[in-house]
Amino acid sequence: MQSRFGVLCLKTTFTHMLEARNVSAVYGSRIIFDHVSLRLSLGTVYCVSGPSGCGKTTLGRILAGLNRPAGGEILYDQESVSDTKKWPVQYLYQSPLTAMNPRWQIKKIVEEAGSVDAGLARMLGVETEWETRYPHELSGGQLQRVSILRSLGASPAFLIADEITAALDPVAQAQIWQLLLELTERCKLGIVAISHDESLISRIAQPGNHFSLSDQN
Ligand SMILES: Nc1ncnc2c1ncn2[C@@H]1O[C@H](COP(=O)(O)OP(=O)(O)OP(=O)(O)O)[C@@H](O)[C@H]1O
Repeated sequence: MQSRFGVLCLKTTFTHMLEARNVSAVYGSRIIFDHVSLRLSLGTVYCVSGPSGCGKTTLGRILAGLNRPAGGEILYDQESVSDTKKWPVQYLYQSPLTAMNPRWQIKKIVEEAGSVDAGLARMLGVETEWETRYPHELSGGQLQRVSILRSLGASPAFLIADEITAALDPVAQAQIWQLLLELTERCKLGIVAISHDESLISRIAQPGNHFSLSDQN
């Protein structure tokens, strides 16, 4: 099946919405956050910030279906996605190596989630000659491009970008975010950027789309 991120991805409508409704997170007996609610639209970049340990990654993982919330629910187009097999959100790690099999070549890695669109690979700057390399044979910025390409193979509606450029130099950081902003615009993808970096946040998201998790506690 053709990924919705083909060259013609402008077909996607704007109506889809991801919602966290009264979501809580608990580890053991410790409440990390309680009753967090967010409404997120396609074609928009959102930022989640807040002090270290307030639960940004946990919230991102809950939105992506990697953690279950202790309370509340995640909805997509007003329907609970807790029992849906295909979760409409993909999660990008700060260190892409964390989520890659070190024994797989890049070609196998990018095809893991679904078919790869050649035009999209070109747009993301993922080069054909990387296909036979292993993850440790790419730079941090190159790995992040591969990771984005792989996540799009699953045709997600939203991406959670958890500090994805925090370990990169400013040039690589700017390039990756330029690509993600272009994807947001052209493919109407929704992005939730988790970041401590105020200057990055002000460049990628409108002030109204900036959510501080500490404000909720
Ligand atoms: N699997 C886990 N088991 C127990 N506690 C956890 C687990 N994962 C995270 N925590 C704790 O939950 C709290 C929130 O962690 P989380 O990683 O979501 O915060 P964060 O805001 O993303 O932090 P940072 O900005 O430092 O990355 C922290 O105190 C952390 O130690």
